[in-house]
Amino acid sequence: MSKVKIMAEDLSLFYGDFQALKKISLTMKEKEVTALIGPSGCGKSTFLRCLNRMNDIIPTCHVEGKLTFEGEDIYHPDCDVVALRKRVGMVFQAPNPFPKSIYENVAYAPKLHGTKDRALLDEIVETSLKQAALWDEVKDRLNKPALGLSGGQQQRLCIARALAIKPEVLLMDEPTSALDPISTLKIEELIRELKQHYTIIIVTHNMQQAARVSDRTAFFLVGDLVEVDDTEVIFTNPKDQRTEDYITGRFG
Ligand SMILES: Nc1ncnc2c1ncn2[C@@H]1O[C@H](COP(=O)(O)OP(=O)(O)OP(=O)(O)O)[C@@H](O)[C@H]1O
Repeated sequence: MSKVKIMAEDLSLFYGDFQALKKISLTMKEKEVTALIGPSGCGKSTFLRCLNRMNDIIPTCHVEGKLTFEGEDIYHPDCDVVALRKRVGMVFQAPNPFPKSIYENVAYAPKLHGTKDRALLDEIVETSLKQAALWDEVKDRLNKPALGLSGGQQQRLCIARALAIKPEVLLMDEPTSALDPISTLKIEELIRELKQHYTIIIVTHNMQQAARVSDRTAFFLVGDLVEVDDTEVIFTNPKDQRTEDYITGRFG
């Protein structure tokens, strides 16, 4: 049995008076891929953003209930948010490399965290690009602009950038929605590789993708967590009629 990495217990989130998450209880285990699915506006991204306290920047937002990372309360006033975000990396929907070289994109965060040694930075860049399955395509042009890469390569670069500070958890918010089918499959293959080392939580609109890459799937509907189970069970034998209606395409 793998160990519990992140656990939400009765987690509610409000944007002003609007309740976007309603008492969500969900356990995410180490080195598993958890997919969050559900129709637009159901709270998937909101939930994902709680996991590294990205919602903090929204002034109207407040959270109730409990969210723990390896047993420690993420929303406790003493929680070191910078340290948390180092352990919980994020990859966004559209590839968003910095307008810098490929090398500098990956070296950026380690430098920010104080790594100055060039040989060590070289090693981090190479390892991260290899882990993101991009090294072979870019090793001869590390000093070229990142924005000259294809969309799929840019997204793998963003994954390498997230890996460069050696996180334990990777949050992915619809990481392939801006990509073509071939690049999408590459990222999915990569996710399956990465889960050997990382705990991954992915928001996706694509149910085939959830079925292909995840171990567990959580179905959200208007702020509620309707059902969570092994991915195979969710897609073959869901317990809740609303889950069945959604995965069979009856709504959403
Ligand atoms: N900054 C915000 N201020 C106010 N309401 C917000 C904010 N962000 C999201 N919401 C609302 O919270 C609800 C959940 O939004 P969220 O983006 O988490 O849904 P989602 O399931 O990820 O949707 P999508 O699949 O379309 O990205 C929606 O009703 C949305 O309008």
